[in-house]
Amino acid sequence: MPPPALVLSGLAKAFDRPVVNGLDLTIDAGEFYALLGPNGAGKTTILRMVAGLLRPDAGAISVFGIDALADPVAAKRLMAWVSDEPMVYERLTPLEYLDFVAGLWQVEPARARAAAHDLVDWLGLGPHANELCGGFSKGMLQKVALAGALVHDPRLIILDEPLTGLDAGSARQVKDVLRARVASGVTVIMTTHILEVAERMAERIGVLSGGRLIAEGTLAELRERVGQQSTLEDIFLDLVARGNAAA
Ligand SMILES: Nc1ncnc2c1ncn2[C@@H]1O[C@H](COP(=O)(O)OP(=O)(O)OP(=O)(O)O)[C@@H](O)[C@H]1O
Repeated sequence: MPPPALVLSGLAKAFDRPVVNGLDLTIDAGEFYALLGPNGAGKTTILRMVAGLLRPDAGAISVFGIDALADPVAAKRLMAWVSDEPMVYERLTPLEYLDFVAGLWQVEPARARAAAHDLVDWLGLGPHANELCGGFSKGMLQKVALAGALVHDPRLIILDEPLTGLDAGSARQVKDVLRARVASGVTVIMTTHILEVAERMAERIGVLSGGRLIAEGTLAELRERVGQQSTLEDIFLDLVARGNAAA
């Protein structure tokens, strides 16, 4: 049995109050997993800890069997992190940026160039491949940041709100790229406020509230749990309300 892509055990983080509260979560290799939760539920905080950008107060993070807290470099080699605020060098073109990122990851140059061209084409950035990113819209920058995250062929892709702010065509391009990666065995974890995206794309959905996972499963399993409601929005609001009542 290959190890799961991600195992979080007893993960905890407090700022002025506890934000992540003894979270246990396992995501199998090859899954497309969506993390849902109301504003402030701790989604970004969890992803930042997994990506090694924030140190947990307690708990363990295992990425394909590697202890990410003990060996963050080895864990980071296997994953990509795409923030909801894309950071791209404005004075580089998309192809220069991808070349730079591939260099950081020591991707073999010919492979890196081929991957960069593929990504630029798939994400519809072809006509802008040689323009400076400084003049790009937020959606275009999001796509460049996503391409940068994928250029080293990560096995685990972690995305925070990857579709927010994208127009329908761009959202479709990003979804297609992610679907293709999942079809080739890559694991994707993403947060989203767009319930329809979670409903259509994710194999499993985790609902977070108050720093804990209050429900998890396929859409059909979640639906079964709350009764007869039909949309994910109904299910989500019901689960969060129950979570709040229990707390
Ligand atoms: N660096 C920080 N310092 C202090 N408080 C923080 C910090 N980062 C996050 N928080 C707080 O932690 C809580 C959870 O934030 P987080 O961004 O993880 O939530 P989220 O579920 O991603 O929310 P949203 O859906 O609004 O993006 C919030 O109350 C936020 O104010």
